Amino acid sequence: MPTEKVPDTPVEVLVDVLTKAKEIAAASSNVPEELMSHLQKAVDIASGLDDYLEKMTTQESEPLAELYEKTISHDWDQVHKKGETMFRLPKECITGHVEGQTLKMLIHMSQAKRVLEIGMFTGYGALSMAEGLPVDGCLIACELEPYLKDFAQPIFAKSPHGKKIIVKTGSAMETLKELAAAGEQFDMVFIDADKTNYINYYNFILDNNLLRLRGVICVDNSLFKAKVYLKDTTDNNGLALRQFNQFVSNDPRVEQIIIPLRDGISVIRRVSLASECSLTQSKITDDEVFRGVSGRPILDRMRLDGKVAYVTGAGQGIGRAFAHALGEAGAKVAVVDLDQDKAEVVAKELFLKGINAIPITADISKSEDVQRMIDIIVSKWGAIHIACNNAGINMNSASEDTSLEEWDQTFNVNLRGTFVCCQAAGRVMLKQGYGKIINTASMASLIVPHPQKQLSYNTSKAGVVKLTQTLGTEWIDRGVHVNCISPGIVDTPLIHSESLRPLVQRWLSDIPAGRLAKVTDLQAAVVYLASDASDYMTGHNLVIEGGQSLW
Ligand SMILES: C[S@@+](CC[C@H](N)C(=O)[O-])C[C@H]1O[C@@H](n2cnc3c(N)ncnc32)[C@H](O)[C@@H]1O
Repeated sequence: MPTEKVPDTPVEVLVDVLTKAKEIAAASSNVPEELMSHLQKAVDIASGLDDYLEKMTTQESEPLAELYEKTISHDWDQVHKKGETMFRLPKECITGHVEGQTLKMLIHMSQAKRVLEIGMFTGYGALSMAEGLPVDGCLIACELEPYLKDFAQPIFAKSPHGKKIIVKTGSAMETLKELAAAGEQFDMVFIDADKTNYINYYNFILDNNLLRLRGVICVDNSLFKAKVYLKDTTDNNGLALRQFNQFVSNDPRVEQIIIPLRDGISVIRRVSLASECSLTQSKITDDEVFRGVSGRPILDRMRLDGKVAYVTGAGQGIGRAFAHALGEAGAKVAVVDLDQDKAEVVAKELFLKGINAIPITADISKSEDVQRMIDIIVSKWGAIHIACNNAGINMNSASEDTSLEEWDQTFNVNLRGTFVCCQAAGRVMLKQGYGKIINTASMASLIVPHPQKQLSYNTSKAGVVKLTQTLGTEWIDRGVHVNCISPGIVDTPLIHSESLRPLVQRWLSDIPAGRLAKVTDLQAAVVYLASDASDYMTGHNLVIEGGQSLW
């Protein structure tokens, strides 16, 4: 005989109470039709909610569905009777589909990388959250019962996300102490174990800095079947959660909301240390170093949200990597290239990553093309904050054989083209009173790379550095910063051409880092120079060459 389902959430309690009220009313002969109809409507609204949420919430993955089935069909009474678990574990403990997906969504939204779960049960919540973590993310799950670790592991092993989960068995408080002693910190903590200990877990986490600044604590069952607000509550768990919610609500270290989903999920955010500081009369220096410039911590100051950027030569190689980096940091990006197809493909790549991007075809050696590029960007986005003048060419010849044609071509793109871009973008930026120009120079501006012979290239890139220094000092007092990046030898398809491939071994012996540069090695530099974090830098040549210019 199926056992009657015990109402587990405020809505289920409501459905239960309304159904009983409806039955009583139906049994009575003098209940007005209208009251019956209202009661029926109330039952329909309340009883339909969870089903609807189930249906509309994104389907769970196969391993999660399997874990759910395995948990629900397991004979937990029998397991306990056989002494395999210390406590009788009700299968209703499981987090389940809607809450699991909610946790996964919160992980995505907070961009958490390290998560702590207190109370794992069979691992449904743990695996849901692990699915939301990046590949190098990690979730530590605390669970009292060793039996549950063995229960969950085979299904974790079937999921590509299972390897992110580390299960620590034993008392959660002991695990918390170990983690604190090891200096561990988490972006998100999910508390879902013994209710009477919630307050102890919470205080321990905050007092021992287990939660990162800007971290979030999520708490399950914070409405505890409505017992937290019903006056006649007498059971220990209901009272413990009532006290817990009140404590958190009064705690100046945090902000809290309670989402009335299932049995209630509290989301608790640690507020900035600055407000704690004013409360404690300590010797803390309350300045920009402590609070961050304009309240923005260093990584925030590297964000480029709302900024408009362009990158020339963005159809491949370094320029493409720059375009991605600037976009990932928050900027809108005009992807400029001589080759229309390449510009379009890279703009599409950015768009697929949620970055606003437009392709522009332009030859920077033609001033009318450069002006058209600037006009398109300004008419579309109203400003230019970041100008990445990256397009360049390289031809090899012994100096005694270098033709004037080669010299002119190289200079027309590398130096004249860069100047034309700087000037056209600079005019917009000077009017705005703000701008970040980043030119791509080269290690060849410092040393003479060998054995290849590339006089025009080396000389033009040395010119780019002087152009950068001159503009950087001329325009800085009007808010326009001009810097350049000098990459070493970058591993691009060009390097693997028949003529250059034999030189790679030779170059490697000249590079202390022991390898060629990857385009991704240059991305942080362009973001830094484009951001407010580099505001005191101008006319600088940022050399990124694995130490090659020092040998
Ligand atoms: C509500 S269930 C957790 C459900 C789980 N979060 C999920 O996603 O399905 C509570 C779990 O906490 C564990 N637990 C209770 N007290 C604990 C303690 N002091 N330390 C560690 N785990 C504990 C129980 O064994 C149980 O598995």
